[in-house]
Amino acid sequence: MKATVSGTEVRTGGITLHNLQKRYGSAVAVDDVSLSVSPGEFISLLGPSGSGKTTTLMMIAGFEMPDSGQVLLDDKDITRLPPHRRELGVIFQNYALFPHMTVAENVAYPLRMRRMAKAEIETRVRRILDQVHLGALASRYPHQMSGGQQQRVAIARALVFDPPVLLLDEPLGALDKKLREHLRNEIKTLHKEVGKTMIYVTHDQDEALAMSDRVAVMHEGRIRQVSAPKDVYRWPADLFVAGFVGEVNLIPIMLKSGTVHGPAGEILPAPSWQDVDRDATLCVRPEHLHLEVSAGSSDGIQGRISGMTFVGDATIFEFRSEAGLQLLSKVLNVSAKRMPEVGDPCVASWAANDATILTE
Ligand SMILES: Nc1ncnc2c1ncn2[C@@H]1O[C@H](COP(=O)(O)OP(=O)(O)OP(=O)(O)O)[C@@H](O)[C@H]1O
Repeated sequence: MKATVSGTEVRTGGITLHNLQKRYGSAVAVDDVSLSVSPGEFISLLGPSGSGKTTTLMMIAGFEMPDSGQVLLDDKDITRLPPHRRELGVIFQNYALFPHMTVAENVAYPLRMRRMAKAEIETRVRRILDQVHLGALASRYPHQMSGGQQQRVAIARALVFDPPVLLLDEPLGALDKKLREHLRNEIKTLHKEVGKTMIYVTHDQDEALAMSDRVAVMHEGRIRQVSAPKDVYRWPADLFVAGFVGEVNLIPIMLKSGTVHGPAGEILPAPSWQDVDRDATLCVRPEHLHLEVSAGSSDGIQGRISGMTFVGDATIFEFRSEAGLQLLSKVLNVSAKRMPEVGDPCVASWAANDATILTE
């Protein structure tokens, strides 16, 4: 999408990737990646180390050239443009601030490179530093600031020239857990305020689920699923996504004439199934798996509690079926509830609608 105001082109920040491919020698780093990011959307590229997230982001930024495929900004093909002509803001994990420049000078740098007038630079720098709550620290040097503050300077520097798109590569990776959580909320708020398209690389599923409009899950150079966070969690497209995003119980099943049978042939609660008979996997999240002590008759898997771990707000029960299948059940620690104990015989069950059948 592209709008025109008084004859000037205004980029609105849609990014489209068409069949991007990148090899290093014989290894394929990014394998046929296509993705459409709407103007103003916050999308995360989520995946384990080596899945191709950074390489994809660097091809959008222009620091890597694809072997084939295209990158479009709105409807303009930018695949072969050098980074500085793409006008995209980029933020790296290590901040990459200039150590000999003050905060204000760091933030002013992209504007000086664009030869903007001094008064305009000062106004813009002041405005953006206020926006990231660093107005009072403008004359400090990077080494006089905390990691979180330095990261905010990097964000201010990337935003100051008003790019339509911000590319963020593990920007919180070097920070401790508390600060990460704080800054991820700040980035989310900032996203709402500035309305920029943001493409955010992370291997941290909590971060991706908490911040994004949509999450693109990557594995071995490919995008396996692109969906809203709650849909990635609730409706994983395949076993990789089910296992990577959140904890999951994977139960080997047999689909037989409309019913679902567990490893010992027992009938299991599951969504209705129309397709041919076959082996498959049933996915049930630990918070959906209930353990009922001595409930002899209900549909489910017979077994015993084999362990339990207190994790603060919840208790994780380990269950072992008679056939040797290990499952996890997560129960919130509500004081009035009677909890089962290790060794108790019980039936593991779940609501049919809380289970997902994967045939891959
Ligand atoms: N410059 C390079 N030369 C050779 N191989 C590379 C290069 N850059 C990346 N790779 C390889 O390409 C694959 C994808 O790497 P990439 O950095 O994109 O993954 P990632 O998902 O961002 O991982 P991480 O979370 O560890 O940064 C990996 O197997 C990596 O070793």
